Amino acid sequence: MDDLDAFIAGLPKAELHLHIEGSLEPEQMFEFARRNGVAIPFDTVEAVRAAYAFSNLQDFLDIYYAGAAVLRTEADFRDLALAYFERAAADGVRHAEIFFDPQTHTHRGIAFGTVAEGLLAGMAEAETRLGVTSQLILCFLRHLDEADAFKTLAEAEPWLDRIAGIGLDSSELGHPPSKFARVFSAAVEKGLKRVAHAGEEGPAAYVHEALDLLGIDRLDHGNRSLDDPVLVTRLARTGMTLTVCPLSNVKLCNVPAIDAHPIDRMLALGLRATVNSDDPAYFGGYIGENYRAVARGRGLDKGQLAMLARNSFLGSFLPDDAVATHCAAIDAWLAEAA
Ligand SMILES: Nc1ncnc2[nH]cnc12
Ligand SMILES: [Zn+2]
Repeated sequence: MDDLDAFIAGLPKAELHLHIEGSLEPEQMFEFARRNGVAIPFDTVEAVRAAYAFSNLQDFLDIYYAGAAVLRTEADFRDLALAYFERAAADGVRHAEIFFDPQTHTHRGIAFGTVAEGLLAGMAEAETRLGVTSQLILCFLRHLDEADAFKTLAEAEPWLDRIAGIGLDSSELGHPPSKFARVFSAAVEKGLKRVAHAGEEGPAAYVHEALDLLGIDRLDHGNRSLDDPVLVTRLARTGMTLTVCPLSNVKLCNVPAIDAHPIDRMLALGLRATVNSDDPAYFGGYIGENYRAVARGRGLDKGQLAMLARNSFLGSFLPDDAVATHCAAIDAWLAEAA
Protein backbone atom coordinates (compact mmCIF):
# COMPACT_ATOMS: atom_id res chain seq x y z
CA MET A 1 0.00 0.00 0.00
CA ASP A 2 1.55 3.35 -0.95
CA ASP A 3 1.50 6.48 1.20
CA LEU A 4 -1.66 7.98 -0.32
CA ASP A 5 -3.58 4.70 -0.06
CA ALA A 6 -2.52 4.30 3.57
CA PHE A 7 -3.61 7.89 4.29
CA ILE A 8 -7.03 7.26 2.71
CA ALA A 9 -7.52 3.92 4.50
CA GLY A 10 -6.80 5.46 7.90
CA LEU A 11 -8.75 8.66 7.30
CA PRO A 12 -11.86 8.57 9.52
CA LYS A 13 -14.88 9.02 7.27
CA ALA A 14 -18.66 8.70 7.10
CA GLU A 15 -20.57 7.18 4.23
CA LEU A 16 -23.79 9.07 3.48
CA HIS A 17 -24.87 7.58 0.16
CA LEU A 18 -25.02 3.81 0.09
CA HIS A 19 -27.92 1.68 -1.13
CA ILE A 20 -27.65 -1.50 0.90
CA GLU A 21 -29.18 -3.51 -1.96
CA GLY A 22 -26.37 -2.11 -4.12
CA SER A 23 -23.80 -3.82 -1.91
CA LEU A 24 -25.01 -7.26 -3.01
CA GLU A 25 -21.87 -8.87 -4.41
CA PRO A 26 -22.30 -11.50 -7.17
CA GLU A 27 -20.92 -14.20 -4.81
CA GLN A 28 -23.61 -13.32 -2.26
CA MET A 29 -26.23 -13.27 -5.02
CA PHE A 30 -25.43 -16.93 -5.72
CA GLU A 31 -25.35 -17.83 -2.03
CA PHE A 32 -28.72 -16.20 -1.26
CA ALA A 33 -30.24 -17.65 -4.45
CA ARG A 34 -29.11 -21.13 -3.42
CA ARG A 35 -30.31 -20.93 0.18
CA ASN A 36 -33.67 -19.46 -0.83
CA GLY A 37 -34.20 -21.62 -3.92
CA VAL A 38 -34.47 -18.57 -6.20
CA ALA A 39 -33.47 -18.91 -9.87
CA ILE A 40 -31.08 -16.32 -11.30
CA PRO A 41 -30.40 -15.80 -14.99
CA PHE A 42 -26.60 -16.29 -14.66
CA ASP A 43 -24.36 -19.36 -14.44
CA THR A 44 -21.23 -17.83 -12.99
CA VAL A 45 -20.01 -14.88 -10.94
CA GLU A 46 -18.02 -13.75 -13.99
CA ALA A 47 -21.20 -13.72 -16.11
CA VAL A 48 -22.88 -11.49 -13.50
CA ARG A 49 -19.94 -9.08 -13.48
CA ALA A 50 -19.88 -9.04 -17.29
CA ALA A 51 -23.52 -7.88 -17.25
CA TYR A 52 -22.55 -4.77 -15.28
CA ALA A 53 -21.92 -2.54 -18.31
CA PHE A 54 -24.36 0.35 -18.15
CA SER A 55 -24.97 3.30 -20.42
CA ASN A 56 -27.39 5.10 -18.12
CA LEU A 57 -29.22 4.91 -14.80
CA GLN A 58 -32.14 2.83 -16.11
CA ASP A 59 -29.79 0.15 -17.53
CA PHE A 60 -28.37 -0.27 -14.05
CA LEU A 61 -31.71 -0.14 -12.21
CA ASP A 62 -33.14 -2.99 -14.31
CA ILE A 63 -30.29 -5.29 -13.20
CA TYR A 64 -30.25 -3.97 -9.63
CA TYR A 65 -33.96 -4.67 -9.03
CA ALA A 66 -33.60 -8.14 -10.58
CA GLY A 67 -30.63 -8.91 -8.30
CA ALA A 68 -32.59 -7.90 -5.18
CA ALA A 69 -34.99 -10.82 -5.81
CA VAL A 70 -32.60 -13.21 -4.03
CA LEU A 71 -33.13 -11.34 -0.72
CA ARG A 72 -35.97 -13.01 1.15
CA THR A 73 -35.36 -13.52 4.85
CA GLU A 74 -34.41 -11.41 7.84
CA ALA A 75 -31.08 -13.29 7.90
CA ASP A 76 -30.39 -12.27 4.28
CA PHE A 77 -30.81 -8.58 5.11
CA ARG A 78 -28.73 -8.93 8.26
CA ASP A 79 -25.91 -10.75 6.41
CA LEU A 80 -26.03 -8.23 3.57
CA ALA A 81 -25.68 -5.32 6.01
CA LEU A 82 -22.87 -6.98 7.98
CA ALA A 83 -20.89 -7.76 4.83
CA TYR A 84 -21.16 -4.09 3.85
CA PHE A 85 -20.06 -2.86 7.30
CA GLU A 86 -17.03 -5.17 7.28
CA ARG A 87 -15.85 -3.68 3.99
CA ALA A 88 -16.68 -0.15 5.11
CA ALA A 89 -14.80 -0.56 8.41
CA ALA A 90 -11.73 -1.74 6.47
CA ASP A 91 -12.00 1.50 4.45
CA GLY A 92 -11.96 3.69 7.58
CA VAL A 93 -15.72 4.27 7.78
CA ARG A 94 -16.75 5.16 11.35
CA HIS A 95 -20.37 6.04 10.61
CA ALA A 96 -22.77 5.19 7.77
CA GLU A 97 -26.26 6.39 6.88
CA ILE A 98 -27.60 3.68 4.64
CA PHE A 99 -30.52 3.67 2.20
CA PHE A 100 -32.93 0.84 1.72
CA ASP A 101 -35.72 0.46 -0.86
CA PRO A 102 -38.64 -1.23 0.94
CA GLN A 103 -40.96 -1.18 -2.09
CA THR A 104 -38.51 -3.37 -4.03
CA HIS A 105 -39.20 -6.04 -1.40
CA THR A 106 -42.81 -5.46 -0.34
CA HIS A 107 -43.86 -5.64 -4.01
CA ARG A 108 -42.43 -9.20 -4.03
CA GLY A 109 -44.37 -10.17 -0.94
CA ILE A 110 -41.56 -9.64 1.60
CA ALA A 111 -42.89 -7.90 4.71
CA PHE A 112 -41.54 -4.46 5.59
CA GLY A 113 -40.61 -5.81 9.03
CA THR A 114 -38.47 -8.62 7.57
CA VAL A 115 -36.35 -6.06 5.76
CA ALA A 116 -36.19 -3.52 8.59
CA GLU A 117 -35.50 -6.03 11.38
CA GLY A 118 -32.78 -7.77 9.36
CA LEU A 119 -31.01 -4.51 8.53
CA LEU A 120 -31.34 -3.19 12.10
CA ALA A 121 -29.85 -6.44 13.45
CA GLY A 122 -26.87 -6.11 11.08
CA MET A 123 -26.41 -2.47 12.08
CA ALA A 124 -26.47 -3.31 15.80
CA GLU A 125 -23.93 -6.08 15.32
CA ALA A 126 -21.67 -3.81 13.26
CA GLU A 127 -21.67 -1.27 16.05
CA THR A 128 -20.70 -3.79 18.73
CA ARG A 129 -18.25 -5.80 16.68
CA LEU A 130 -16.70 -3.16 14.40
CA GLY A 131 -17.41 0.11 16.23
CA VAL A 132 -19.19 1.52 13.16
CA THR A 133 -22.34 3.50 14.02
CA SER A 134 -25.15 3.78 11.52
CA GLN A 135 -28.60 5.10 10.73
CA LEU A 136 -31.27 3.93 8.32
CA ILE A 137 -32.90 5.98 5.55
CA LEU A 138 -36.07 4.71 3.89
CA CYS A 139 -36.10 5.56 0.18
CA PHE A 140 -39.25 5.85 -1.91
CA LEU A 141 -39.01 4.62 -5.49
CA ARG A 142 -39.87 7.64 -7.60
CA HIS A 143 -41.03 5.59 -10.62
CA LEU A 144 -43.93 4.41 -8.43
CA ASP A 145 -46.80 6.71 -7.50
CA GLU A 146 -47.46 8.93 -4.51
CA ALA A 147 -50.10 6.57 -3.11
CA ASP A 148 -47.55 3.73 -2.97
CA ALA A 149 -45.12 5.98 -1.11
CA PHE A 150 -47.84 6.90 1.42
CA LYS A 151 -48.67 3.20 1.85
CA THR A 152 -45.00 2.45 2.49
CA LEU A 153 -44.75 5.26 5.06
CA ALA A 154 -47.76 3.76 6.86
CA GLU A 155 -46.15 0.28 6.82
CA ALA A 156 -42.99 1.80 8.30
CA GLU A 157 -44.86 3.32 11.26
CA PRO A 158 -43.83 0.69 13.89
CA TRP A 159 -40.13 1.18 12.98
CA LEU A 160 -40.06 4.96 12.62
CA ASP A 161 -38.29 5.46 15.95
CA ARG A 162 -35.39 3.48 14.42
CA ILE A 163 -35.42 5.17 10.99
CA ALA A 164 -33.57 8.49 10.72
CA GLY A 165 -35.09 9.79 7.55
CA ILE A 166 -36.62 9.33 4.14
CA GLY A 167 -35.07 9.56 0.70
CA LEU A 168 -36.06 9.46 -2.95
CA ASP A 169 -34.35 7.28 -5.54
CA SER A 170 -34.79 5.23 -8.75
CA SER A 171 -35.47 6.59 -12.27
CA GLU A 172 -35.02 10.36 -12.05
CA LEU A 173 -35.96 11.67 -15.50
CA GLY A 174 -39.72 12.17 -15.76
CA HIS A 175 -40.20 11.75 -12.00
CA PRO A 176 -39.53 15.19 -10.51
CA PRO A 177 -39.40 15.78 -6.76
CA SER A 178 -42.75 17.64 -6.94
CA LYS A 179 -44.45 14.23 -7.32
CA PHE A 180 -43.58 13.47 -3.68
CA ALA A 181 -44.01 16.87 -2.01
CA ARG A 182 -46.98 15.74 0.10
CA VAL A 183 -45.28 12.52 1.29
CA PHE A 184 -42.22 14.51 2.35
CA SER A 185 -44.46 16.97 4.27
CA ALA A 186 -46.09 14.04 6.06
CA ALA A 187 -42.67 12.61 6.93
CA VAL A 188 -41.37 15.83 8.45
CA GLU A 189 -44.34 15.86 10.80
CA LYS A 190 -43.14 12.47 12.02
CA GLY A 191 -39.72 13.95 12.84
CA LEU A 192 -37.91 12.32 9.90
CA LYS A 193 -34.95 13.87 8.10
CA ARG A 194 -35.31 14.31 4.34
CA VAL A 195 -32.86 13.60 1.53
CA ALA A 196 -33.40 13.08 -2.19
CA HIS A 197 -31.50 12.04 -5.29
CA ALA A 198 -31.58 15.05 -7.60
CA GLY A 199 -29.39 16.29 -10.41
CA GLU A 200 -27.88 12.84 -11.03
CA GLU A 201 -29.31 12.57 -14.56
CA GLY A 202 -32.07 15.11 -14.09
CA PRO A 203 -31.72 18.87 -14.57
CA ALA A 204 -30.74 21.55 -12.05
CA ALA A 205 -34.46 22.45 -11.90
CA TYR A 206 -35.05 19.14 -10.05
CA VAL A 207 -32.52 20.23 -7.40
CA HIS A 208 -34.43 23.50 -6.94
CA GLU A 209 -37.62 21.45 -6.53
CA ALA A 210 -35.99 19.15 -3.99
CA LEU A 211 -34.97 22.21 -1.96
CA ASP A 212 -38.22 24.16 -2.36
CA LEU A 213 -40.85 21.41 -2.34
CA LEU A 214 -39.25 18.58 -0.36
CA GLY A 215 -37.26 20.69 2.12
CA ILE A 216 -34.28 18.36 1.90
CA ASP A 217 -31.61 18.29 4.60
CA ARG A 218 -29.10 16.75 2.20
CA LEU A 219 -28.74 16.43 -1.58
CA ASP A 220 -27.86 13.05 -3.10
CA HIS A 221 -25.59 13.44 -6.15
CA GLY A 222 -26.48 16.99 -7.23
CA ASN A 223 -23.90 17.02 -10.05
CA ARG A 224 -26.15 18.86 -12.47
CA SER A 225 -26.35 21.78 -10.03
CA LEU A 226 -23.09 22.88 -11.63
CA ASP A 227 -25.09 23.87 -14.73
CA ASP A 228 -26.77 26.65 -12.72
CA PRO A 229 -24.53 29.27 -11.05
CA VAL A 230 -27.39 30.69 -8.97
CA LEU A 231 -28.13 27.21 -7.62
CA VAL A 232 -24.43 26.66 -6.83
CA THR A 233 -24.46 29.91 -4.84
CA ARG A 234 -27.61 28.85 -3.02
CA LEU A 235 -26.15 25.44 -2.11
CA ALA A 236 -22.86 26.98 -0.97
CA ARG A 237 -24.51 29.75 1.09
CA THR A 238 -26.79 27.31 2.88
CA GLY A 239 -24.01 24.77 3.52
CA MET A 240 -26.00 22.02 1.80
CA THR A 241 -24.18 18.67 1.78
CA LEU A 242 -23.88 16.89 -1.58
CA THR A 243 -23.37 13.13 -1.42
CA VAL A 244 -21.28 12.67 -4.54
CA CYS A 245 -20.53 9.20 -5.93
CA PRO A 246 -17.57 9.36 -8.34
CA LEU A 247 -17.35 5.76 -9.60
CA SER A 248 -21.12 5.64 -9.97
CA ASN A 249 -21.02 8.82 -12.06
CA VAL A 250 -18.51 7.22 -14.42
CA LYS A 251 -20.25 3.81 -14.58
CA LEU A 252 -23.61 5.43 -15.37
CA CYS A 253 -21.98 7.74 -17.95
CA ASN A 254 -22.89 10.95 -16.13
CA VAL A 255 -19.19 11.89 -16.13
CA PRO A 256 -17.01 10.77 -19.10
CA ALA A 257 -14.03 9.56 -17.02
CA ILE A 258 -12.73 9.79 -13.47
CA ASP A 259 -10.09 12.33 -14.47
CA ALA A 260 -12.93 14.62 -15.63
CA HIS A 261 -14.84 14.34 -12.35
CA PRO A 262 -15.90 17.71 -10.90
CA ILE A 263 -15.27 16.83 -7.22
CA ASP A 264 -12.45 19.36 -6.77
CA ARG A 265 -14.42 22.00 -8.70
CA MET A 266 -17.29 21.46 -6.26
CA LEU A 267 -14.95 22.05 -3.31
CA ALA A 268 -13.44 25.12 -4.98
CA LEU A 269 -16.95 26.53 -5.49
CA GLY A 270 -17.55 26.25 -1.74
CA LEU A 271 -19.90 23.26 -1.95
CA ARG A 272 -19.91 20.80 0.95
CA ALA A 273 -19.15 17.79 -1.23
CA THR A 274 -18.59 14.29 0.15
CA VAL A 275 -17.39 11.05 -1.46
CA ASN A 276 -19.55 7.91 -1.36
CA SER A 277 -19.98 4.59 -3.13
CA ASP A 278 -23.71 4.49 -4.08
CA ASP A 279 -23.95 0.83 -5.23
CA PRO A 280 -20.43 -0.51 -4.67
CA ALA A 281 -21.04 -4.09 -5.86
CA TYR A 282 -22.20 -2.73 -9.23
CA PHE A 283 -19.93 0.27 -9.74
CA GLY A 284 -16.46 -1.11 -9.12
CA GLY A 285 -15.67 -0.31 -5.53
CA TYR A 286 -16.47 0.69 -1.98
CA ILE A 287 -15.84 4.09 -0.47
CA GLY A 288 -12.05 3.65 -0.23
CA GLU A 289 -11.91 2.88 -3.95
CA ASN A 290 -13.91 6.07 -4.63
CA TYR A 291 -11.50 8.19 -2.58
CA ARG A 292 -8.50 6.58 -4.30
CA ALA A 293 -10.04 7.10 -7.74
CA VAL A 294 -10.63 10.84 -7.26
CA ALA A 295 -7.33 11.30 -5.44
CA ARG A 296 -5.45 9.86 -8.44
CA GLY A 297 -7.79 11.03 -11.20
CA ARG A 298 -7.95 14.63 -9.97
CA GLY A 299 -4.63 14.85 -8.13
CA LEU A 300 -6.24 15.64 -4.76
CA ASP A 301 -3.87 16.33 -1.88
CA LYS A 302 -4.25 15.15 1.69
CA GLY A 303 -5.83 18.44 2.74
CA GLN A 304 -8.57 18.07 0.13
CA LEU A 305 -9.15 14.43 1.09
CA ALA A 306 -9.42 15.44 4.76
CA MET A 307 -11.91 18.15 3.79
CA LEU A 308 -14.08 15.57 2.00
CA ALA A 309 -13.97 13.37 5.11
CA ARG A 310 -14.74 16.31 7.42
CA ASN A 311 -17.69 17.23 5.18
CA SER A 312 -19.03 13.70 5.57
CA PHE A 313 -19.35 14.11 9.33
CA LEU A 314 -20.61 17.71 9.09
CA GLY A 315 -23.31 16.52 6.67
CA SER A 316 -24.30 13.51 8.76
CA PHE A 317 -27.28 13.29 11.09
CA LEU A 318 -25.02 12.65 14.07
CA PRO A 319 -25.28 14.95 17.10
CA ASP A 320 -22.76 17.82 17.35
CA ASP A 321 -20.63 16.18 20.05
CA ALA A 322 -20.10 13.05 17.92
CA VAL A 323 -19.28 15.17 14.85
CA ALA A 324 -16.73 17.14 16.89
CA THR A 325 -15.08 13.89 18.07
CA HIS A 326 -14.84 12.51 14.52
CA CYS A 327 -13.48 15.81 13.16
CA ALA A 328 -10.82 15.86 15.89
CA ALA A 329 -9.81 12.34 14.81
CA ILE A 330 -9.43 13.60 11.22
CA ASP A 331 -7.22 16.49 12.40
CA ALA A 332 -5.08 14.07 14.41
CA TRP A 333 -4.69 11.77 11.38
CA LEU A 334 -3.77 14.70 9.14
CA ALA A 335 -1.20 15.94 11.68
CA GLU A 336 0.31 12.45 11.90
CA ALA A 337 0.55 12.24 8.10
CA ALA A 338 2.22 15.66 7.73
N1 LIG B 1 -27.57 5.85 -8.32
C1 LIG B 1 -28.87 5.67 -8.10
N2 LIG B 1 -29.75 6.57 -8.56
C2 LIG B 1 -31.05 6.42 -8.36
N3 LIG B 1 -31.58 5.37 -7.74
C3 LIG B 1 -30.76 4.44 -7.29
N4 LIG B 1 -31.01 3.29 -6.63
C4 LIG B 1 -29.83 2.71 -6.39
N5 LIG B 1 -28.83 3.44 -6.88
C5 LIG B 1 -29.39 4.53 -7.44
ZN1 LIG C 1 -27.89 6.55 -5.03
